[in-house]
Amino acid sequence: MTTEGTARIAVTGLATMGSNLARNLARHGFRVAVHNRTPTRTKALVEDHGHEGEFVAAETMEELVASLQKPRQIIIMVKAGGPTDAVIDELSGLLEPGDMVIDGGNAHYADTRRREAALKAKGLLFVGAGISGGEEGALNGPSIMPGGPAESYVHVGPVFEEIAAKVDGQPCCVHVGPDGAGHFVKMVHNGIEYADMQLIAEAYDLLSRVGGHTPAQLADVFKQWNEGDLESYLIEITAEVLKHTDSTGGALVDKIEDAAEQKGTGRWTVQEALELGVPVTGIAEAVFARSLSGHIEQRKAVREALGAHEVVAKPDEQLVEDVRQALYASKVVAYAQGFDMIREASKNYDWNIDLGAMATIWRGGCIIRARFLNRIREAYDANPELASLLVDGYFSDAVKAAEAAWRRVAVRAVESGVPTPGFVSALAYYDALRSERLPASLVQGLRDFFGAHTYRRTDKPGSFHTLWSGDRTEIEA
Ligand SMILES: NC(=O)C1=CN([C@@H]2O[C@H](COP(=O)(O)OP(=O)(O)OC[C@H]3O[C@@H](n4cnc5c(N)ncnc54)[C@H](OP(=O)(O)O)[C@@H]3O)[C@@H](O)[C@H]2O)C=CC1
Ligand SMILES: O=C(CO)[C@H](O)[C@H](O)COP(=O)(O)O
Repeated sequence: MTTEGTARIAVTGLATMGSNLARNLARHGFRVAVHNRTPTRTKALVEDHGHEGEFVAAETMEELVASLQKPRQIIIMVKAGGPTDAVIDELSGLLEPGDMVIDGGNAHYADTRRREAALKAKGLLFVGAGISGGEEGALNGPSIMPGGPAESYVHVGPVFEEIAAKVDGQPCCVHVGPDGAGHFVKMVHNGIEYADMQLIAEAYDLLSRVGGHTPAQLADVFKQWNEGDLESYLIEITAEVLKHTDSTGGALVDKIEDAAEQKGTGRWTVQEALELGVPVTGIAEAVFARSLSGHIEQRKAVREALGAHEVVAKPDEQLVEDVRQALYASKVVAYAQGFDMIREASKNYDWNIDLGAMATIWRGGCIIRARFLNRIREAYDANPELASLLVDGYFSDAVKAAEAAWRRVAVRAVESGVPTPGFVSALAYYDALRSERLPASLVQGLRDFFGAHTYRRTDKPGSFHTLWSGDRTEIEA
């Protein structure tokens, strides 16, 4: 029997994400065509999992395209950047007007905008869809953030909503907005993921080096934290990683090289935040903390020249509770910054992104899924124009309640010589936003002194310049 024109949807790129997404589609009753540049992956998928649903294996892109019902829908799950462009180029020569290409990889949203414009000129629909949840999410229900033209969602939305994670019966998938909106939101999701992981790592570091707790003891602490406000996937898996022992019987975390890698989405988030002028200090500290950790030789050189700070551990129950509160407050700041960034980009590109809906689709399936996303959703649903998440009643009460503990943690970390850039910068952000006056006044004065850049005054309108190298009188600029 011919399989031509029978598959509902296709996936090309069958590594971790693509193969699991294809299985998820098949398990939900969609006849799915599958293809990979190296055909052994395609064969392995069908051999190992063919019984889970209906797969059509394609050896070539031509076969893949021919196997699909029209209008065709093809999901690309390959490495971001050049490989994605190569696959799009190959596909676009084979497709017909009205067909749809969906990039489910971690593409840069600017690439997505460019690709959509190019495919639109050929009469093809292009959807940049952020997909989060890693291997397990792709298989059992990810969080899906599709952008692209609204009409594309009419065709692919029902499929995505079917395979996405569900929370309270709602799918963790919504049309985010046009063109690159979906990939932008996924990028910020990953930026928040970086910040969240950095804060968790700082909590672990403080409690082990200052608090004197073993990884096994900390696994219990994180497990307990996961039963309260901090409940989230990342806290849950922190407990798993901390309790894990390797074949020597020791804690695995003690043996893992302390140099964090990164594929780029966190760095992109910070680069874009700089362009948009949104201070995402938590994400930036997390990206820089990863790069600092990777400078193994430089760290060694400085350690040898200056000596490592001697940290004296002292078990302390108060510290455990203080760190929990500091972690929660810093996490609120990181999410507030991430949502500010989405709001700003939405304005900038006219995307009309619903912030409450973003919190809703992050409640399940994705890496940053967390209990408090319900609160974020409520906050933005009640007031989509919130100046900051920090002004919402629930979150302002929460950070105020944590403030004393947060300061004690910052002091303890600084005194002990344990670096906590995430905690400290989140606290500085909180303090800066609440300050009546900031020292930016002096910065403006200095700029005017050396560059005649002018300043505004608090007591009268207009721009002014002081004749610093003359008689130091003030003139209106
Ligand atoms: N891994 C994860 O947890 C997550 C990944 N993502 C994103 O999803 C996408 C897929 O991720 P993942 O499954 O980890 O796979 P990888 O990012 O490791 O990419 C491997 C896949 O890309 C294909 N590929 C590489 N270069 C080319 C090329 N020039 N032409 C055609 N195919 C090519 C490979 O084919 P071949 O087998 O022939 O080498 C293979 O199928 C990426 O964009 C990633 O950033 C998103 C969320 C989570
Ligand atoms: O998109 C993801 C989860 O949402 C990926 O896991 C992401 O690639 C992880 O990023 P990095 O390797 O930079 O830590």
